[in-house]
Amino acid sequence: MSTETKKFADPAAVASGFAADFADWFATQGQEKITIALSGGSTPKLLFELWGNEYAEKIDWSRIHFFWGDERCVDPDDSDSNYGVAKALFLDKVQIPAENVHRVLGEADPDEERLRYENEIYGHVDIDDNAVPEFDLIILGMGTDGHTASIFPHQSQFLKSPQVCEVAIHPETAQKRITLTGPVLNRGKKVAFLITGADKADVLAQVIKKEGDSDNFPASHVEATDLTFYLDEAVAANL
Ligand SMILES: O=C(O)[C@H](O)[C@@H](O)[C@H](O)[C@H](O)COP(=O)(O)O
Repeated sequence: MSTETKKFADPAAVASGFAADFADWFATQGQEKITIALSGGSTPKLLFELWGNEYAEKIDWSRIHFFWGDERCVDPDDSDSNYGVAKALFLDKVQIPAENVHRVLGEADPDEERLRYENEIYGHVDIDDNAVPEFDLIILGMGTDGHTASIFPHQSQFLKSPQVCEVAIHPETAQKRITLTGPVLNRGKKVAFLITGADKADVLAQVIKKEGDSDNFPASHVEATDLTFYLDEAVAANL
């Protein structure tokens, strides 16, 4: 297992640093079909903008199948939709077949959608000997409370769930979400956290130093074989 921490001056530098590493990594991937799970929230927006502009012609997007590490149970045109953000910022601007975009149907019944999305993942993503999907790349963020994907503190049953995805409930807003589970996050062949902002610095230090337990800080549960933290100086202040 290798865990690397990369520090950049600010959020824009984190996005451009990851985008450059992503392009280098993509160039080494010989397989025709590459599966990627995207994170939501605001942090990846700068990356998506780069993908939709500077990198739009530099990547053969037709070889990539995009999924989401988690999605809010809202309509795709809702401003809260992780798919809606990615669609507006880059998916609509690059040459990628519609069938390569595997969004969570946020408008559907969450329990029915959980099963449908799980089956869609099984239909496209390599699986390991224990039938756990192995995404080629998983991009994650971290909340100020140490959550990742939509696995929130004290919902650690999702860290060890035998299912590929679960229906989670945001502890403050009660918003339902579909989230990949801990075993899937840890089976990612390559996992990258993109985390920025001083308001996450204390929690991030505990996550990286393994000082907090995963029940309090679910992000600390992620121990993939190839794990890289892309951080700005503000969030890395306590490292
Ligand atoms: O759907 C989501 O909200 C995300 O997947 C979530 O895990 C996100 O990565 C963190 O909450 C950080 O969000 P920010 O990037 O907005 O700080």
